[in-house]
Amino acid sequence: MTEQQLRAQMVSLARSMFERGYATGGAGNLSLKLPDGNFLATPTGSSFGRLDANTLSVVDIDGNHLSGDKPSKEVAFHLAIYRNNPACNAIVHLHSTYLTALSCLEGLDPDNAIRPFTPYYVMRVGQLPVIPYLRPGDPQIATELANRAGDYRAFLLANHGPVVTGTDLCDAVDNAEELEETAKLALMLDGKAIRYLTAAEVTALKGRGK
Ligand SMILES: O=C(CO)COP(=O)(O)O
Ligand SMILES: [Zn+2]
Repeated sequence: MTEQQLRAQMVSLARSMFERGYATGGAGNLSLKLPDGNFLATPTGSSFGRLDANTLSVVDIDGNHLSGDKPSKEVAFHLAIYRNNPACNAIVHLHSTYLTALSCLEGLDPDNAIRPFTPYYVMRVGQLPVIPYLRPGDPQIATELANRAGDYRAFLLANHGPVVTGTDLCDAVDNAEELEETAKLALMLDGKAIRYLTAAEVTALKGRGK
């Protein structure tokens, strides 16, 4: 895809998420790798419902602002993931309701906030490590994500929300939506006797694609 097509794709996927309630107000941010090796990101404070293809931010791998509006305050953690996971070409960060609710619970397993009970969660995300609470924009979030980026496709920022990677922006958005619905189901099922997938069932799903 050309840079113009990628800009249009970011605007339309963001609006779609906004219209379906995955993003509200000015929360969340998106980024993707451009054909020239730089990165397109949502501007800080922007609403997913009102992005403008011509004012999206462009930064290089070192975080230098090259063009467009001032980038997201979280662009450093996006870049930390790209540096450490060559398979990642796009990132979605949301404050979506169910994942954010989950991120506020005490006693989450730091290695995996959602024990698998449906196959698509395993196929698209696999495991959801928890990053300890840091204020939005704290540079330490980038350090924490850099340490785990090579091993996981999504992360849950405690008391904040999800960070989800993809091979392109469509894939990252689909992964984020699957993860949000999985969190919704996990909270709906709280206190009920869930039949979790067995270790063998989880293993059989890994590496089978989507
Ligand atoms: O989600 C956000 C902070 O974590 C939104 O910040 P930005 O508006 O700077 O992208
Ligand atoms: Zn945020």
